Amino acid sequence: IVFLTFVFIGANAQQSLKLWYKKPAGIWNDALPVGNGRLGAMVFGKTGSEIIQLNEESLWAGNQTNDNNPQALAHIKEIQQLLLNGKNNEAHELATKYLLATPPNFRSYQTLGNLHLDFANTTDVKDYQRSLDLETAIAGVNYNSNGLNYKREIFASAPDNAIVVHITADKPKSLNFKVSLAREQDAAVNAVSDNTLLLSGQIMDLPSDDEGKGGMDMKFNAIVKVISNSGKTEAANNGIMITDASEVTILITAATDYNLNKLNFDRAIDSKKTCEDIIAKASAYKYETLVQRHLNDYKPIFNRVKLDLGGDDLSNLSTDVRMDNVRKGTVDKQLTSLYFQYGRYLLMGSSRFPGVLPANLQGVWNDLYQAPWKSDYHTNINIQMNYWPADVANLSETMIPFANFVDQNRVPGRVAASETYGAKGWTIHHATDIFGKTGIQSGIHWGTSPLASVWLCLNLWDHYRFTADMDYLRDKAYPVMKEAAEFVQSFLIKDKNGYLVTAPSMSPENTFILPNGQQDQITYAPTIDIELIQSLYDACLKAGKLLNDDPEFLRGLSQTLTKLPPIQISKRTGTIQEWIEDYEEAEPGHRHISHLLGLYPAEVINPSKPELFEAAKKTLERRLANGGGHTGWSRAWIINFYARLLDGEKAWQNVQALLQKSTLNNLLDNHPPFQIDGNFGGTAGIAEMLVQSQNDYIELLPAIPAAWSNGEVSGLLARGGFEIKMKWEAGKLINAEILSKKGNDCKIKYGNTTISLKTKANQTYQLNKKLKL
Ligand SMILES: C[C@@H]1O[C@@H](O)[C@@H](O)[C@H](O)[C@@H]1O
Repeated sequence: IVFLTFVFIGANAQQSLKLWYKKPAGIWNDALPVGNGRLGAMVFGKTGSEIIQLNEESLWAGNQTNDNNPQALAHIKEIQQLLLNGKNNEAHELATKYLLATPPNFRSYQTLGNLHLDFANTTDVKDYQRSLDLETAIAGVNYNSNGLNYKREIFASAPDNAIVVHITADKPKSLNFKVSLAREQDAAVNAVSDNTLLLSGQIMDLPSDDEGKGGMDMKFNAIVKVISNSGKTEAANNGIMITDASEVTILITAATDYNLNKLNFDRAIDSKKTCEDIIAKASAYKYETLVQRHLNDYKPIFNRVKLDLGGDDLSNLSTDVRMDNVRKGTVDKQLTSLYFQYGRYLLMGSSRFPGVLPANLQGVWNDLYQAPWKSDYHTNINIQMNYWPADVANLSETMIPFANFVDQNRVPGRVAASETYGAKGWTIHHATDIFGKTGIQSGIHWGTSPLASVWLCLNLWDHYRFTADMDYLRDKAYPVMKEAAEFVQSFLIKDKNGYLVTAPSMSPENTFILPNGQQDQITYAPTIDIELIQSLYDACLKAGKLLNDDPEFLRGLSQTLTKLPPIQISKRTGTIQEWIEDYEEAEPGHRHISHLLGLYPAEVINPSKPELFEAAKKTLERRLANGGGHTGWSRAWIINFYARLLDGEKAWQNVQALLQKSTLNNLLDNHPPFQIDGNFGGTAGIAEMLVQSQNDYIELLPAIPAAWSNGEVSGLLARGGFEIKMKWEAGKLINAEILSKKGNDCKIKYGNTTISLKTKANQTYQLNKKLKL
């Protein structure tokens, strides 16, 4: 074995990682996102009247309310009994009365507002281009107007916690424009000096609103500071007028009085001061330094992973033209690797320090006051999918806001467990906000997913498996996982066959047809719950053993595992049975494919169980034959399923379908409307085709299609603390190296060859000889 250092020599010259367009964005869905994990901005790239729409991750309407139905405990047993006796509709009716959250809806994540840059007399525009370069995370707008070349650069700086806009023209003293900030509700903007705008606001809790206490909710502020080394800046009508400037830098930041540790707003926090401190620090740097600090922060993280899938360099075509071609059937492999890297870029932009909150349904980007699904945290697939690429795509630090958020939600989750089910531990249902909502929200037919907490724990466990970070496991993940298992242990009831089952529950948002023709969603022991419990308990047993924890408790988990209903194969269709009974499906092409959670992201369905593995294939074929995969996230999930089924051709078909049918021209995922989980699920799916490590071996190139004949990838992570680098030609691996970060032993599989490796920490191992490449 020879020791090596990592060098990535792309088969082709380094491919362009730039999105670009020849026209400004006409609508928000065409604008380009920048984000620093806390602040987000969507750049329209308009010439005369530029719009930069702004977000701050914690700017939410609503407040902290115990939304658990106070009548639940008195009625839960009756509802459970009705379900065990097949009286689903009756149970549903009672559940609507006694289990549905009170209030049943919470409010929305909101836009901060829009920054406007108004350049008078912008006529005769030519040579226009707007772009987003993923290598630098800088958006650009360039054009010529009236013979002058204008250049704008926009980025979200994490180190300086601000959005930075820089404007120049190629003739000194020729910049004349107005800067203004606008928000439609709950705020006022004032020019507090000749170069500074202050937005001050507080969300009104309207009595008519669901959480109507009529109080005053989240306080928030934003500051816009205009810095120009020439010309004049002057306050004018609550805006700033810039005249005769050669170069202008605009710093924008925002803050609220939200405190994650309280899952609530905290009046001890002075959001205006927060903004002032940030702006004071950032304005001490000249623009070039701000850029350098940003690049020094961003590049080392982004550059950890390089992917080259071969294919022609079509970057001379604008991204919207390439997307149109792909929709018409063109194969554009470089666009696929651009899409992969874009997912990484978006996760960095919506889930890392200085942010404290995880990426929501739209990451951090939202231009509305009432967003679709409130741009919230749906916990019955969506937020979990957001974090599927985090570790495999070498962005482990993006998991921190997720882990902290889940940890904090244990507090209200314990209340939900005891007040709704009389159970220990913690739980949460299918959707929450930033104020700790844990009740069954939106409707019994949407929200009756009492094991959403368990699913969240699978992401926490996987983060440990990738990083092999024992401190994180001991202090962060295991306590949360253990308490979720404690909930399950005290929530399970016995059914007529003596099995331990969850009730009430559902296969997320899907409807079955009862033998009497009635339809319903709620039932007991849907297959997803069995797979979730098997996965969590397996994780707790492994973690508990590693941490030498509580053998009594662990024994209880092992016993329960023997009493769960089996995962069944439908006698009607040969597919994995979605429910405890072999019910007909009301919607065979349903977007949720929850009964395959055991295939991905979990691995209780795997090649060592050939019957279930085959049934999983049939399940997907049946879903797709009936129009399945019709939302961006659902299609993204299917890519991961086919990667786990080791079917590279089908996985690739679905990658292309994701781009063709569910991706906007700015490469954001389209549910429709814009929903970011598909971006993250798609990125994770492409990685899953290249390397897998969920079983007790690392598999190289498990599911690549013939179309990816030549390629190269470096920086993908594998469980056990490993980093992989590979090169392949004519579909065959020709070079493979592994960096051991933690010095763990591992098994590596390529094709029919499996090798074992004893490693030392921080050593890289060349595998070509051992794998007989
Ligand atoms: C945010 C929403 O989450 C679940 O309810 C999904 O079923 C929907 O398709 C949507 O993605």
